[in-house]
Amino acid sequence: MQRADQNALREGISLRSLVDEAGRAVAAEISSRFPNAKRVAVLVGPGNNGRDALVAARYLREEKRSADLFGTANRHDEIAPLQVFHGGKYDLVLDGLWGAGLSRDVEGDAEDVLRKAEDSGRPIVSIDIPSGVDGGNGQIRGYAPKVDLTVTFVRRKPGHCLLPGRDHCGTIVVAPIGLSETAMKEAAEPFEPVFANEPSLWLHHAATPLTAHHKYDRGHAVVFSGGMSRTGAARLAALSALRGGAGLVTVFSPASALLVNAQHLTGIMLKRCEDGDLDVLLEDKRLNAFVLGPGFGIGDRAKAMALTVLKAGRRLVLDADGLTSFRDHASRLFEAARQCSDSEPQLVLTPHDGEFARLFPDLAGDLRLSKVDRARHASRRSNAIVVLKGADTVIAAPDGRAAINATGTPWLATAGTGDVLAGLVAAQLAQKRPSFEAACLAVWMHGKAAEHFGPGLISEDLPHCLPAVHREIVSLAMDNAH
Ligand SMILES: NC(=O)C1=CN([C@@H]2O[C@H](COP(=O)(O)OP(=O)(O)OC[C@H]3O[C@@H](n4cnc5c(N)ncnc54)[C@H](O)[C@@H]3O)[C@@H](O)[C@H]2O)[C@@H](O)CC1
Ligand SMILES: Nc1ncnc2c1ncn2[C@@H]1O[C@H](COP(=O)(O)OP(=O)(O)O)[C@@H](O)[C@H]1O
Ligand SMILES: [K+]
Repeated sequence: MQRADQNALREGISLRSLVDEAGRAVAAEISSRFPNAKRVAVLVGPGNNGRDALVAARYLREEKRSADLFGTANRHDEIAPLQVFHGGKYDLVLDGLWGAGLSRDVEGDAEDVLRKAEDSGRPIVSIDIPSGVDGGNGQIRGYAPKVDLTVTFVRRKPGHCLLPGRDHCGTIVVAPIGLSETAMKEAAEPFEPVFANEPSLWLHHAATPLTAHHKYDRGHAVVFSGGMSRTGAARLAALSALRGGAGLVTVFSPASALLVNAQHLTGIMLKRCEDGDLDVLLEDKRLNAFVLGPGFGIGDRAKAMALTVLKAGRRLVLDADGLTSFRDHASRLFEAARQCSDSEPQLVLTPHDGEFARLFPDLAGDLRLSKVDRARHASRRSNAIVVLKGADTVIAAPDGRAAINATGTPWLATAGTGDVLAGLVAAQLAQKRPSFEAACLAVWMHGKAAEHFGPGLISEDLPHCLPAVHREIVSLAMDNAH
């Protein structure tokens, strides 16, 4: 935001006009979404968040609403002390205490007033971000209310997308506030931009197959199966890869598990792959994206196969046991990823927090780092796309790009959904999408599939919901083209 501010000032747009635009945008959102809120309590902080609040109050009054001001600072005769605020008297509370400038914990009178506002049950609208949520990392500093609407400016901050901050924001509206395209672009693209994982990020890479396309044009994904009693995870990933859009999918199975796999596979092919077979199998250059890890088993075999795939220049999704196998040899994996990556990272790591801590114990233990920072550092170090999973999955690329996902439901917290995600990432890689966009698209689709299914989801349900997600993407692409 400071960058946006500087760019704006360089362009001759004054801070005053930015504040005016910001306050006006907030008032406009209140008018359209809460037409019956006639009596508004406005909480005014000491910095520019409070200035935005004063401007919003002015516009609200022009619409014949009352706006009573409460605040910490003595900047205005009309501002009553926070202590006298009584939530029950108002139809709506506007929170303009702190935004991007939050620098310490919210406590004392400010905490009391925010609690009273929440307890009143009246809608709360926050300017920029709910006071108490750290815009940089989504953490709560002291106390923050859960609000109904957050009106922010120029673009979402990490704190709007990462948990727990995301849960405090309610509906988020992004107002452009009159910054030029250039200033906005520069503001939105500093050296290490963070994006919300939205279709605009990858839609141009999510082309649907044309009728003239051959199945091989859509890539051939391979999933490594575990032994006889551990084959289900690989088949889940394989089905998800096929439903995710790969042209062909093959399960590579140890001889001992061929029969079990064969009994359960129809559209998915099956090949024997013992230790000595992989080099020969890799001579088929059409096999272009691999998944290793789900149900595979931890150990040297997983390491050797992963390194062989990377050395052969193929794209690899390393998940679950595949990640854990490199616990004490992470640098070997990272070096192999460095050697095989040209302009595009060939390796995608899909750890949950536990797996992440095995590969990057120092990053996992560094409490100063946000989830975005952790994923970014890990991505740089590993020369891989890192998909750090959870309810606010972060996707990071070695060049510093990072996206935070918001699709999905808590029903995804069930066994096997990670295997489905691994297959879905491989499907996008097989279709030759750039690695970062491929991972972002897969994570988005995975969450959407869960949303389409709704309550009661188990991992087997997810692949069957993917056609509905494909339809949604086609419709987004068509809207975009018009
Ligand atoms: N930079 C920009 O381009 C724009 C910024 N705007 C607004 O400006 C805001 C940022 O303004 P500021 O940088 O002035 O920051 P804030 O208004 O968020 O707060 C800064 C002040 O609060 C104090 N403070 C921080 N945490 C505190 C705490 N827990 N308890 C007590 N005092 C605390 C600080 O010492 C400082 O005096 C944004 O959130 C947004 O609302 C908008 O006006 C539009 C344009
Ligand atoms: N509460 C939640 N909301 C949204 N997504 C979730 C939630 N909990 C888990 N997920 C997603 O579900 C998947 C779980 O993967 P993982 O932990 O590897 O499980 P498993 O190993 O059982 O397959 C990840 O994609 C994760 O982002
Ligand atoms: K605020």
